[in-house]
Amino acid sequence: MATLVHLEGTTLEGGGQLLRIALGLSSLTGIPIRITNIRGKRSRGGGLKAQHLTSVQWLGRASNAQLTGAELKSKEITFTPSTDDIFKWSSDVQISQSTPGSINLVLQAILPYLLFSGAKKRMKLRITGGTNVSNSPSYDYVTQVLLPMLAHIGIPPIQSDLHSRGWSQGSNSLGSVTYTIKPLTKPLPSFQLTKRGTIQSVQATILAPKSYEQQIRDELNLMFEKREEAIFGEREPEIGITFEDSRHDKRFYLLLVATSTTGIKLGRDWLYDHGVRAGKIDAVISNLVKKVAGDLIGEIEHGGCVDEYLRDQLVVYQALARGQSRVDGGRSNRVLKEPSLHTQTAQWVVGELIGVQFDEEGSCDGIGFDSGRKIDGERNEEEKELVKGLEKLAVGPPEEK
Ligand SMILES: Nc1ncnc2c1ncn2[C@@H]1O[C@H](COP(=O)(O)OP(=O)(O)OP(=O)(O)O)[C@@H](O)[C@H]1O
Repeated sequence: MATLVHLEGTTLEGGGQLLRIALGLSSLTGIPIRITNIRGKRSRGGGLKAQHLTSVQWLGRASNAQLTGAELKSKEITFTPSTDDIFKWSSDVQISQSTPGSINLVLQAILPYLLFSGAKKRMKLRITGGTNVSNSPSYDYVTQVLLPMLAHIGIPPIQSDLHSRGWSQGSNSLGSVTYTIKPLTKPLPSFQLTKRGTIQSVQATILAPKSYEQQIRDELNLMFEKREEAIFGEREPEIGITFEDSRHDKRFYLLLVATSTTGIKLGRDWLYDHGVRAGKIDAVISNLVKKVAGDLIGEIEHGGCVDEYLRDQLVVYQALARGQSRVDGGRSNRVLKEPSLHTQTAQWVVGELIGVQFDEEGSCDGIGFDSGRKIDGERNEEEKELVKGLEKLAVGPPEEK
């Protein structure tokens, strides 16, 4: 059996993302893990919140793992997946949360498993919880940035269906989304996100109380006029704006997604998460538009192929792909942009678990994960090289008909 890998939960970002990536890799590879001081850098003592526990439990069941410490607020877990061949999850999946915990953080935790575990059939994954939750990928970001970019790197296109929205703002409300996922039938080929091109269009998505629709549209149009050159350079601007009634006077959300001539998507958003005081609404709307536009322009100006959030979310796919993949994170003052703490944490976790190392240019040599085989955590350097060589020659399972 592979040697247990200990991950200290206060490392780098020290939040829930470390746990999600580690669980996904552990359940795929069979490498047992122990995580101590879970979310140790978070306030209120850290530990597992409902959203994290949901992922632990689901992945535990899927990979037939032995679990200790899988309870709310737990600060330490051990997760020992079955040493038999990977269980090929093939039925539809329903995950219900009773609070608006982020649907897309649950997706983040289990998607690598669903894609790479060798299941043969297309499956529907329905999750209830929050679609628009602070500090997590919104439904809108996932459908407009993450999923198109996953398709761009070679993941079979994932379809999304929004049944209802769930918010962390305003009165509690549970939402529900179905993702239709076609698992990989052979290792993911390496990918290069290195050609950014110029920005050809920007799509704005506004979720706000209906009575503010016109005001936000006007503010956005003004911003596009003022910042046209910073966004589009010499190109003729292509701008789309959609509006949806958020049905609560505490729910203001804006997402801007820029699409480049090479199909790269960069997104920035903001869910306004303070109370809106009477008489302050004009300032809230103006700040919302200014902040998101400023953030998007920052992403455009660095010249890279991923926004800050996508960069950390692609790390696990780079590590599992076969061979050298590179994701250009852009430059700041001509110097390579330092990866965010979330990205550094993701890179650290894949290094600890499956030995994949990233260089400062955002390249790594992925293991070419093939569901038919598990990785032995005890391999020494020489054996790892041998395995890499074999993986380059390996032929994946036959294509699904
Ligand atoms: N506005 C956003 N758009 C897209 N993705 C986001 C956004 N904000 C955060 N994320 C992503 O959500 C993840 C958050 O990870 P993090 O560990 O902070 O979350 P968490 O599980 O809620 O844990 P914690 O409560 O410990 O912070 C990261 O992958 C980050 O890139």
